[in-house]
Amino acid sequence: MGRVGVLLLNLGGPDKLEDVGPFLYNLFSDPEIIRLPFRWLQKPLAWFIASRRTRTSQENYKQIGGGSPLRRITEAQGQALKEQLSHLGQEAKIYVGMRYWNPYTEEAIAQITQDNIEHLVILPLYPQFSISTSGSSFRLLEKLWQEDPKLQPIDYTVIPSWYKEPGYLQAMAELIAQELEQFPNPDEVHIFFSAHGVPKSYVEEAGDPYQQEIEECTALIMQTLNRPNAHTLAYQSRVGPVEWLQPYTEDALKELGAKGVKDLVVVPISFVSEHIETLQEIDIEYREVAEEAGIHNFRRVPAPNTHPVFINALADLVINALKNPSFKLSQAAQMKKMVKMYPQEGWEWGLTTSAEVWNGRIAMLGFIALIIELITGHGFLHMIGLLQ
Ligand SMILES: C=CC1=C(C)c2cc3[nH]c(cc4nc(cc5[nH]c(cc1n2)c(C)c5CCC(=O)O)C(CCC(=O)O)=C4C)c(C)c3C=C
Ligand SMILES: [Fe+2]
Ligand SMILES: [Fe+2]
Repeated sequence: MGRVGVLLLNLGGPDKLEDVGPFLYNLFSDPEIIRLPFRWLQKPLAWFIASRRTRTSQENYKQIGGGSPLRRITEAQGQALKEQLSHLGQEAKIYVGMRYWNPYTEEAIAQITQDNIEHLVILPLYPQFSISTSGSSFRLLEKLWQEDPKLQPIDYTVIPSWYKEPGYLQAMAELIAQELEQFPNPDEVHIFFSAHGVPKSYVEEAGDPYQQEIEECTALIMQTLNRPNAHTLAYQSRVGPVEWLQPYTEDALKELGAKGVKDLVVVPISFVSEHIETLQEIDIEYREVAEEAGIHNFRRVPAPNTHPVFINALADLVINALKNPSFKLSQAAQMKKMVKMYPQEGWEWGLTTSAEVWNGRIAMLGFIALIIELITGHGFLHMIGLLQ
C-alpha cells in the first residue's frame, strides 16, 4: 500500500476571545447550520446573528480559560492515533480539518495533496451523523474534490458514522462505570445522556438520521455498561427560536429533580473531546440547574479524549476502512439530497406549510431591509418619516 493519510474532521473552536466573532460568523454562514430560502441572505444574516451572540459567547469562553481546547485535544487524538496505527503495523500521516476555524479543512486538503497521499481515510470525530456536523464537512469536501483535479487520483474512503464501534462503546462504558464508582450507591445513580440538539425540522423535514443514531447509541452504551441504573436521554445547546429535539436537557433535569433524584451522572454523548459545551454548559450551567432542582450529587463523565480504548477504536475504524470497499463523498452526501428540504414551492391559501414558508420569506426580506436601513440611514421608513 502507498502513502496513507487519515483526515480527522471536527467543528473547530476559537483559540482566543478575539476569534469568537469571526468563528461565529463562519459557523452561521454555513447553510447546513442556518437554512434559508435565499443564498444571498446567508452572509448578512450570519453577520447579524454572530454580532449579537459574540458577547455572550465570549463570556462563556472566558469561563473555560479564554478559548476552546478543541484544537489541542484533536491534535493529541491525532498523535495517539498515529502511534496506535504504527503499533498495529499501519504507518499513516494524520491531518486535522476543522469546519469553522483553524486548522481549516481546506488547509488540511492542501497539505494532503502536497504530501502525495495515495490512500486517505476520512474520519469525522462525531460518532453520530448529522447534516449539521459530518454532513456539512462532507459537502465541503465534495466541493473541493469537484474543483481540484489534483485530488482525483487519491483513493479515499469516508466513514459516515461509527457510534456502533465496539471499542467506542467500551470506552464510554468504562468512563461511565468509573464515574458511578464515585457515588456511595452506584446502582442508584441516574445516568443522564445529554446529546447535542439540532432543530426538529432537520430530522422531520430534511431526514437527518441523527436522532435515530443517538437513540440507538444510548441503548448500545447501556447494553455495554450492563448495570441496573435508570437512564434518561435529553438534548442540549439549543440556539435560536425554533423548536429543537426534545426533551431539552434543562427541562429533563428539573423534572428528575422534582421526582426526587439526588444522584446523577451526565454523559455527553455527541462529543469525543472536551469543549465549551461540556466544560461550560454542562459543568457550570446545567450543574446549577440540577442543584436548584435538588439534584445534589451531580457529576459528569469525561469525554473520551485520548482514552486508550477509544484511540484503539479509532485505529480499528481506520484499518477496517482501508480493507473494505470505499465509501464515497457522493454517497455520504446523498442521504441528504434524497429528501426535500423545503415544502412545496407553490402558494396555497390557509394555514398551510407552504403559506408559513412564504410568510417566513417575506418577513425575512422585511427584516433584512430594516437592518440595511438602520445601518445606512436610508430607506422606506426614513422616507415616510418613521425613522430619522
Ligand atoms: C445554530 C445551530 C447549531 C447546530 C445545529 C449545532 C449542531 C452541533 N454542534 C455540535 C458540536 C459543536 N458545536 C460547537 C460550537 C457551536 N455550535 C453552535 C451552533 C450549532 N451547533 C454555536 C453557536 C457554537 C459556538 C459556541 C456558542 O456560542 O455556543 C462546538 C465547538 C465548541 C468549542 O469548544 O469551541 C462543537 C464541538 C454538534 C455535535 C452538533 C449536532 C449534532
Ligand atoms: Fe454546535
Ligand atoms: Fe452548540
